[in-house]
Amino acid sequence: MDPSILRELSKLDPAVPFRSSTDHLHHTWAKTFFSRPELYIRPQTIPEIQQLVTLARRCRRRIVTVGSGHSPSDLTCTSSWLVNLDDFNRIISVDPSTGSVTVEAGIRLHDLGTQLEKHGLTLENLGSIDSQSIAGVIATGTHGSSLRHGLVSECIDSLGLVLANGQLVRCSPTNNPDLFRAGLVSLGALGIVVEVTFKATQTFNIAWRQERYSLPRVLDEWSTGLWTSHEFVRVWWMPYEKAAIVWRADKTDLPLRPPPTSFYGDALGYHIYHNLLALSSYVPRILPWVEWFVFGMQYGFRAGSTITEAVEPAREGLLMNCLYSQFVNEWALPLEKGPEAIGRLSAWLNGDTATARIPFSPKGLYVHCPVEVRVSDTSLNAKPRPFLDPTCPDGPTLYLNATLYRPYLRDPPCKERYYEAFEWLMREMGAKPHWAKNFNTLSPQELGAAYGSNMESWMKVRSQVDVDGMFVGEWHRRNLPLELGQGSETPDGEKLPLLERERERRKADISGVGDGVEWVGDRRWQVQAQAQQHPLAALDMEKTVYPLPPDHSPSTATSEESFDLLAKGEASILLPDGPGV
Ligand SMILES: Cc1cc2nc3c(=O)[nH]c(=O)nc-3n(C[C@H](O)[C@H](O)[C@H](O)COP(=O)(O)OP(=O)(O)OC[C@H]3O[C@@H](n4cnc5c(N)ncnc54)[C@H](O)[C@@H]3O)c2cc1C
Ligand SMILES: O=C1O[C@H](CO)C(O)=C1O
Repeated sequence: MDPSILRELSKLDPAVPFRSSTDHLHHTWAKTFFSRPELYIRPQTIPEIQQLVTLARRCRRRIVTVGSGHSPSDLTCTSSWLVNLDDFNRIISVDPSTGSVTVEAGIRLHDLGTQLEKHGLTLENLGSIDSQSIAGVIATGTHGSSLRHGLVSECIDSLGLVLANGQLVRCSPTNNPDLFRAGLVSLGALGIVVEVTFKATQTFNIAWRQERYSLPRVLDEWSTGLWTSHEFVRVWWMPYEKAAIVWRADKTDLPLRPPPTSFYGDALGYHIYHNLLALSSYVPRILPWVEWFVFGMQYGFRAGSTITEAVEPAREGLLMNCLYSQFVNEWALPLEKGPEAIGRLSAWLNGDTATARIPFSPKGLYVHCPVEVRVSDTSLNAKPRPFLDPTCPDGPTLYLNATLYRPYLRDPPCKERYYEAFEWLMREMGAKPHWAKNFNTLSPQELGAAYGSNMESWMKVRSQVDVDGMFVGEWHRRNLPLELGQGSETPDGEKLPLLERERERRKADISGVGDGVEWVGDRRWQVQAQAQQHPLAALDMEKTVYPLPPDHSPSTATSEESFDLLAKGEASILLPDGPGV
């Protein structure tokens, strides 16, 4: 470990462990991105989390908090400090009579589900998987598919965050409401979320049924019951077959009935499909045939030919088999625009450019299926919305998710053109990208404009709670209209001196990772350490002004008070260093 870190650590409370390692190789679930953090830190208590933030502040390091690494983009990549709360994952309290549950923020949804079940409780809505941490699910606006539910985070009642000044702040719709709205989709950029209180619901089973529809039938029924006939509905669209699998579920009292085995749910089908996808990277024109064969084997070759049904506990039945490493590019748009969006994309993929009106050539391009078609309705929720909620505030939302598998971790050749065209269409339709996924063509200014005053409010809270940019990196710089500044506040003239820039991304030199990319940050603290020899470096780490109520020492200030002062712009005293000094 860098001796300067050890030196600063020695000034902190020796009774508080600093659980870090130096040889961690981070990667996303899909093994699309890799990075080698300087330190990988797994705290177990709030004092440990506060101490590591204090240490990072003194050592001028950026912090990234990672959950289960299921966000497909480079959002969680860093060469600085990577904090993981897998060991900070207990249930703090459960009230079965009200369903109110408070947990440590590192808990994974799967463990949460198992533990809640003992109290007769469950989450009322889930996405396709339950491997994520609860903090990660909240941070990117994870959703399932139901017009009777909004984002999975809709059930959140309050959050506790450790901010860049080391303080624990709690927020809810009534306590620091702006911090709450910013924290509901935080993109990891506000601080470390340590505590989550949410409303669970009584455990329930679902009866689900899936069947093959023709695409014209899906579009015909779009506004007449497709999405409203059942509580949970999702559609997998097969573009070349011009067909879709419609999956629907409702709560039920029927006895449990496990799903039948499926073609690619079994080892043989799984490997056949994987190898066909691999072959298609060399011979892309087989993809329409692969779609016909694999989805025919899986779901039946004709509309209505095979209907699959099961009754399962919701926390299992709502999930699905996500198969292989993949790119996913998903956008949220008003539900009523679905038929036009799907119609035009379908036309483009099938070579009808006049109907598609998409200014990219589809010639020779073949893509994977499915395009996932899902819905939510966040307009039904009376609670404050996340500032960065991509869904429609005044009606139902459609999500279109263009999936591209990476057989044997190799990128498919169609990716660039498909996603360019898909994103072009999504932008033309006024859609907003899912924060966690692989979007590429929006500038920070465009994203800022799409969110308008909500982006401004989020940015305002962010800059108040993290003055130096301890929690932001290149992903945020690339996508958000951050106040970067051109001034002379720091030796290198930026307002966010801890923001981690990308130095390079290169083919990961790690065996067996296919086309995985290694993300390398700028390790700017090394540059800054040199700059400290320079007179301009006088404005070093102690320059940062953090708000504390005048009558409080840092250890006794309540977080709510300090955040309120900060929000009112009344607080401006130097923060003496954290605990143990
Ligand atoms: C196979 C698969 C299926 C998926 N299915 C769905 C789906 O159905 N619906 C959907 O909407 N999305 C889906 N996703 C996306 C996934 O739900 C999100 O990417 C989610 O954010 C992942 O959670 P995580 O714990 O892995 O967080 P990470 O990916 O590790 O982190 C995500 C963000 O959360 C921040 N973060 C994590 N923990 C904390 C913390 N304690 N404090 C502050 N910030 C924190 C990180 O800094 C980062 O900005 C899927 C992804 C995969 C790979
Ligand atoms: O990101 C996602 O991956 C799966 C699809 O395999 C899913 O539903 C997402 O959302």
